[in-house]
Amino acid sequence: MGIWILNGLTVDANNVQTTKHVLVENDKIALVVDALSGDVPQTEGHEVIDAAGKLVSPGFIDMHVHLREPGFEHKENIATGTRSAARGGFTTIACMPNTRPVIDTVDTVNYILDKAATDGVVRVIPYGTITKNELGRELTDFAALKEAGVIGYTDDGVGVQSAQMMKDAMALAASLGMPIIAHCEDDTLVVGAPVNEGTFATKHGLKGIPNESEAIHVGRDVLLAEATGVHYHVCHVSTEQSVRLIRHAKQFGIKVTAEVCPHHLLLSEEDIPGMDANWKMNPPLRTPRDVQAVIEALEDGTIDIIVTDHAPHTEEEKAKGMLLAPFGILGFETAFSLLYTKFVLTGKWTLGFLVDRMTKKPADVFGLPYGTLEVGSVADITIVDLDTTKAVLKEEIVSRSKNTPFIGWELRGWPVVTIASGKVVYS
Ligand SMILES: NC(=O)N[C@@H](CC(=O)O)C(=O)O
Ligand SMILES: [Zn+2]
Repeated sequence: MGIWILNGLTVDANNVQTTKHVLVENDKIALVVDALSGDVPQTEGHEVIDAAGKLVSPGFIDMHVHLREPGFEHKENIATGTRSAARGGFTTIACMPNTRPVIDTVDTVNYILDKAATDGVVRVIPYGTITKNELGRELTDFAALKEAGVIGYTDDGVGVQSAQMMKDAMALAASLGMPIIAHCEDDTLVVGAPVNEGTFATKHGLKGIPNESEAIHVGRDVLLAEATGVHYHVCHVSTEQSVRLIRHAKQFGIKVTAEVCPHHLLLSEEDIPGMDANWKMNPPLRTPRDVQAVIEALEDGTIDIIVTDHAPHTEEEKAKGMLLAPFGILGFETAFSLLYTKFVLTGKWTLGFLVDRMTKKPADVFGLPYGTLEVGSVADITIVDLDTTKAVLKEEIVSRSKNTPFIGWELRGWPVVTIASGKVVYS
């Protein structure tokens, strides 16, 4: 028995919209029929989902997430994190290695993959670290980690401080045909500041994280990427200066790609209501000028893809306040509706653009065979109700943590059915 998804709205990157019937059989997309053709599918013996008026999209892909397992299961685990992802319409997620232990050995990669197979409801692809224990001192065994199934190398959570270490990592990754994914942060410019160096920090007498602490690494690394020929991917771009450097590097044919998070597209330091750690994340919320720069960068292709940086932390941890709480906010369950409401419904972006940056484009950047509704591809499908306006409610959050600044926001564009590898994993 398969699943017929009838009369759904499909959209491509050029925003061409068509109404289609999609048949899922086993874990594959078996048939796609143009509804205008008048061919009425034989649905007998199949489950039927009426998607009339709803968006039928390839399952969303999120290349930057923190699932916290192993080691920080009080914040999230693979069971809760993948269910939270499914609620947000994500069917493929790439998990960051800043767990405990960090993902720096084949054993830990295997642990994640085994756990994902038993506890997870969507596809989990791990990153391995660049350096052992993310300490920046010694490279991990890149070849063995690749063999075990990592999609790239990153010390996300911290920057790789040594240029020589980064260059060695890039050269090794390039020789294996693998990407380096960089959390860009120079520790000599940031000493534990909780927010951006700007108006909020000044008003509250706080130290601030300057834009240069991110951009200096971007500048350094695009030069190293040029020298080594590696595919270099920049995490959570937040500053105008980083955008400038990435744009320039792309003009010179350097193999650089980049990602941006919904919160950096939507919020600036001026929106932070007070000393509430649900507004604390790394990189921090910057100035309206930076927000404008990352929006333009996504629009002109300088920034390639949208990721959430889903970073769960418990309420107790966040209650420690702006100074002491850990950095990070949730991402999965509000990403699409936030961007649909604030960019598509306002006429700034087409629906096709938003969907492309959350599906096909991330698949292309990382060479994954997902993000498409083509016949024969894996049946990862997200059905989205584009009409219902609903508030973000804390009680409805599926993640084990609740740390998001978006509680109470009235949004439209809610995933209502998520199908991963042919199975309904959220409805
Ligand atoms: N982004 C964050 O604020 N926090 C992330 C680390 C990271 O992605 O850099 C985390 O692990 O909590
Ligand atoms: Zn990071």
